[in-house]
Amino acid sequence: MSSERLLFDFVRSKWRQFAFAIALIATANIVQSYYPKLLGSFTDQLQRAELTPPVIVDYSLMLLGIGVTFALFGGVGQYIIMRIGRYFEFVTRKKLFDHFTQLSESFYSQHGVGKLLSYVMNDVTSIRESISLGINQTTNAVMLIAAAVTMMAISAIPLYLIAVCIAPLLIIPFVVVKLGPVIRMRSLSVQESLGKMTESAEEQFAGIRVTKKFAVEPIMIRRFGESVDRIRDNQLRLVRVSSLFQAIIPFLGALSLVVTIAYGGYLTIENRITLGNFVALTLYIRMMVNPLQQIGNVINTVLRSRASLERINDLLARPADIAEDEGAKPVNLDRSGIRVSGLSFAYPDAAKDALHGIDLTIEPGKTLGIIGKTGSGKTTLAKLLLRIYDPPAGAIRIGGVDIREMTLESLRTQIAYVPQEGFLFSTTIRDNIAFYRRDSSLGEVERAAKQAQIYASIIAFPDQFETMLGERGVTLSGGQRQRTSLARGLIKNSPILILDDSVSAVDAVTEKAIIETIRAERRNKTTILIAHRISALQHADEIIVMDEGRIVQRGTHQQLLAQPGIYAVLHAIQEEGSHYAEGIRTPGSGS
Ligand SMILES: Nc1ncnc2c1ncn2[C@@H]1O[C@H](COP(=O)(O)OP(=O)(O)OP(=O)(O)O)[C@@H](O)[C@H]1O
Repeated sequence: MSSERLLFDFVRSKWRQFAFAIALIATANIVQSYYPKLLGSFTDQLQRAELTPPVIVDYSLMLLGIGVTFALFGGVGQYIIMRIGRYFEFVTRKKLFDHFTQLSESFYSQHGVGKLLSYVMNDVTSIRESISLGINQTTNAVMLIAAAVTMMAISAIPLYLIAVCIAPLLIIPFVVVKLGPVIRMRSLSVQESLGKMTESAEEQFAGIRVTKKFAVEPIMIRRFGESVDRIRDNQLRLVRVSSLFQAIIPFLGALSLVVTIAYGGYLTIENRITLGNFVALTLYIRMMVNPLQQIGNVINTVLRSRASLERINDLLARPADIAEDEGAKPVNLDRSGIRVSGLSFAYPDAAKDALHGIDLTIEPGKTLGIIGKTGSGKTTLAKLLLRIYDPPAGAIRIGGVDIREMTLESLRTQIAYVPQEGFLFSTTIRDNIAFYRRDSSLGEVERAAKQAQIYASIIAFPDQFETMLGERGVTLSGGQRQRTSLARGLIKNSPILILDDSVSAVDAVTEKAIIETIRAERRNKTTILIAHRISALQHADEIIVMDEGRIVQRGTHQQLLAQPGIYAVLHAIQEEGSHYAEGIRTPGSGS
């Protein structure tokens, strides 16, 4: 995709408004260019003693007319362009956000939040500025210069005089060509260092609790300071070259004025041009300095924003990692079994496979337990079932259909996945639980909360289900957060439920109550329980034990206990722990 694509499409969609605004600004500047000519004629009439009160009134009214037209046309034109610029900002941010929602987990693990925020904020603003400022000032400048040159030519100012006076201004394009690319490169470094700083700030805020607990504030301050220093250095490098650029242009303007006064003044003394034409010429040259400086500004802004435009275009051109097949169909997963055959999978850029040759069948309505050491591939298997990453074709079938042939929406809306640390939004508890089904009644939300054993905690808050969470509200404990996220999964009541270590932060008694409720409620629905504690999955119809991406044992709880292997060892360790815990509880029971 060419780097101008985004801008080109936008300008094309708004070309009528752009054309109207440009016509207004152009007219304003053509009218404005009459004023030196008018002052020139006024000077000539003054010199010839032809001025009478009515003539002076006429001149005043004409100057007033020029001023009013310039203000009105120019003002409305600029307003329209500014408005379109803001609209571009809105549309592009929305487009970016829509695109972000289609990108996969692997994209987010490569790009930090700070970098993405920098795309949405700094880059979009920089392009918007180049649209608004660029069009306004370019039209102003080009029209004013063209009109001024034309007016000088028709005012009988000799062409050779105009050429000599304008000559210093013609050096400007060379300055731009020389310094422009340097400005662009340095601006890119500033944008990148800004992105890194936002990323670092985001990480520091997210980890502020850990930082405080470990009392490592000085290390964090130093780290953040380094990213701020980098911005300062990059910005100073940019400012040095931009300032040089900004200084050369007015200097060339001033130089042409010196030439005008010297050469024009000499020709006036020699009576080769009239005094009025000398006044008009000086005013025209003076009038052209500002537009030329504006052109410098515009070039600077546009060069800066080109880097942003390239970054945004590259991002928008990035295809969604998980693409839906052309012929993907919506499917109904009610009473559908899951079949995984020969599934091997490696994360992008990973050195080794996370899963090797997984074979598995879950009959409709049955419960599968998955247990295994940390890093053994349990979550990876769940992510592949949800197609967060693409499994090989034919490796995962639900209800006999390859999940790659289903629409992503039908797959993901019919599987409720509850991760170990479900993210809660800064809104009410009710909205958090009803996240997937915004239209759920309070009764349904309460029912899900009861199933997740969080109901009693919620109604103890003064605002109960309307309690605000997060920055603007209460902070829940780890176990409360986990159960609220569990309620969010249970309210979906979907054909397939995956609990990925979703009860790890609750005590054994609550865990037992939750598991019993789920067993009763989901009697005919497929459930996958991933856990580290045997107590959470011992009732499953089948349990698989994973180790280093492979299934190393499978069977019911009783069958697995009867075999030597990881499961029996885990059971022994966990049982010993609970007997020990019971032992310490018994003598002092009551506390
Ligand atoms: N996004 C990722 N990119 C690359 N490798 C990953 C990614 N996520 C997980 N892995 C790797 O894949 C392997 C399996 O990870 P997985 O999260 O599936 O383990 P798990 O059994 O669920 O662990 P836990 O019990 O700690 O949740 C690990 O070696 C892990 O480092």
